[in-house]
Amino acid sequence: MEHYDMIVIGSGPAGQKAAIAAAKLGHRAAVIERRDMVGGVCINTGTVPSKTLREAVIYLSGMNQRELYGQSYRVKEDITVADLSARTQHVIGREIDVIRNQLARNHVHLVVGTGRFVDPHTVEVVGEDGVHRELTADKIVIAVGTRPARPASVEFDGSTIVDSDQILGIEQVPGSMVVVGAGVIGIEYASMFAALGTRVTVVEKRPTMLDFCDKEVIEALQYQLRDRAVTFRFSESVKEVQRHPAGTLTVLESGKRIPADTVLYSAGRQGVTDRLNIGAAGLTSSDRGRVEVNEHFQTEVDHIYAVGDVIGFPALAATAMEQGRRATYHAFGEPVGSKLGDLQPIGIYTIPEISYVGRTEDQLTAENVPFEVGVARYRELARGAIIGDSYGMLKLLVHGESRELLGVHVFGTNATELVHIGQTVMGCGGTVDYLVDAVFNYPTLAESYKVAALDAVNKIRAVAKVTGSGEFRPLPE
Ligand SMILES: Cc1cc2nc3c(=O)[nH]c(=O)nc-3n(C[C@H](O)[C@H](O)[C@H](O)COP(=O)(O)OP(=O)(O)OC[C@H]3O[C@@H](n4cnc5c(N)ncnc54)[C@H](O)[C@@H]3O)c2cc1C
Ligand SMILES: NC(=O)c1ccc[n+]([C@@H]2O[C@H](COP(=O)([O-])OP(=O)(O)OC[C@H]3O[C@@H](n4cnc5c(N)ncnc54)[C@H](O)[C@@H]3O)[C@@H](O)[C@H]2O)c1
Repeated sequence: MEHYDMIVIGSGPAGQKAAIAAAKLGHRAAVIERRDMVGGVCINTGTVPSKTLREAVIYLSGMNQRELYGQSYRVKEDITVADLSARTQHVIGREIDVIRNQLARNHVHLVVGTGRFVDPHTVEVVGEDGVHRELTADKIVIAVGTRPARPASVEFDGSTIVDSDQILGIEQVPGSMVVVGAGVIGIEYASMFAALGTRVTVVEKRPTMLDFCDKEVIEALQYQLRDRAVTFRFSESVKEVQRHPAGTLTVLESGKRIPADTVLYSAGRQGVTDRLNIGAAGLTSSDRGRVEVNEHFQTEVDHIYAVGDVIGFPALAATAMEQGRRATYHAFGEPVGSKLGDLQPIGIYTIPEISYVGRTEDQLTAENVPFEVGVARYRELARGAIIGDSYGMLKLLVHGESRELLGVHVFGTNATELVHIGQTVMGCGGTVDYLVDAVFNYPTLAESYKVAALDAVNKIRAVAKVTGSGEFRPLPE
């Protein structure tokens, strides 16, 4: 029996950071993971392969250059799956190597196999060779992540009817595709295939999509996708997905039948707690396989923590990493600083991409917070014209009285990078005046912050001018 200060089950972003944090605090840590999954869903089937594919789609389709060189511009005419996946295995391999090296140099033991609880302090690991070994620990972190939900009414075959793990292995770029579920995964893939010229139909049971984002941004995304021949079927539920010799048929509850070469079923994910035997640890999981935790990521059994996708929203890699670090610090009594608050950015890698931090207009309105909106359009920035992005925009939500930044919403080129400027200002308690007074490099997209800040301040000033309040500062002549 081997004893550790901490055992982590799962080597995705959450598990890695939990284990390395333990090692950095001087504790003996082990990570349990299956041989072919080092790095988790993030590296092997989720974030990294999908974002590598996206880069290939953007480059080979030439779509980002079309405003500059014409709508017929392509880098390659017949794009094959081999072209698209050429870089993927290389990037995955490189990332796995980095993770293995980081664990090794921090003396974190990587124990290969599948873990299951024997009792609250003991985890049995079953290797691929069938060999069992038992590990014990003072602290245990559950970081087992999720897998695609696969209902029995869908005839998955791995080639024409696929989940988001299998989509990476399809043999050709389909002429038509149904995407079931307009969640982040569904819409990211819908936008990639639409960019390749696939006729995509998205079926979503809710009346809208990505409704946690800014409404105007989602409308802009829908406009762009419709322009690329994406059809949306909102408020429609999929009853079954059938496989026929001539293709697939998606049958909706409303009676509609949609034929397509390929179906991507991306209607949610299930926590991987079913084979963990968590009952032996004194724990339970929800019907979606999720484990409940408190603000310190502690389960109802004090020395067992759960982090990452297995605890649910927001289910993002960056958040998972931070949850892992914080869980370990709490477990070993190390101070962690302020609570993991509202300033976690959301990045959605659709084409074009979306990112935001803070609150939305709808949330602020519901909370009766007075705010002004400052907008900058990329088409009015020199950098926007240079790169040929005429649709991009950045929107700042600013408190009408205190002038604090309450939210930053970005749509278009580099949105997922740009958002961090606003996040930093917000995190440091800055106001819109910092952005008004700052000088940004020119020509850049970052300049959009200054343009949007001036727009917001002008609107605040207009209100002050009417009300005659002390906030009124006349514009310079
Ligand atoms: C298609 C797709 C695209 C995505 N894109 C993005 C993105 O662009 N940005 C972003 O931030 N997030 C993205 N995500 C989400 C991101 O991948 C997850 O938030 C992140 O991987 C969660 O990390 P985790 O550590 O909780 O779990 P995971 O990465 O799921 O890792 C869990 C690991 O635990 C292992 N495990 C499970 N059970 C056991 C057991 N009993 N014993 C041993 N090991 C076990 C699994 O093998 C797995 O390797 C995407 C997800 C998908 C599916
Ligand atoms: N860029 C990123 O950060 C990124 C990218 C991909 C995934 N992720 C994460 O992965 C997680 C899982 O994503 P997801 O998109 O699979 O899940 P999801 O649960 O967010 O979306 C599933 C969607 O499918 C719909 N749906 C369910 N059953 C349906 C049916 N029968 N017919 C039609 N529609 C149906 C749901 O209403 C929902 O909108 C998310 O929480 C997300 O945060 C993040």
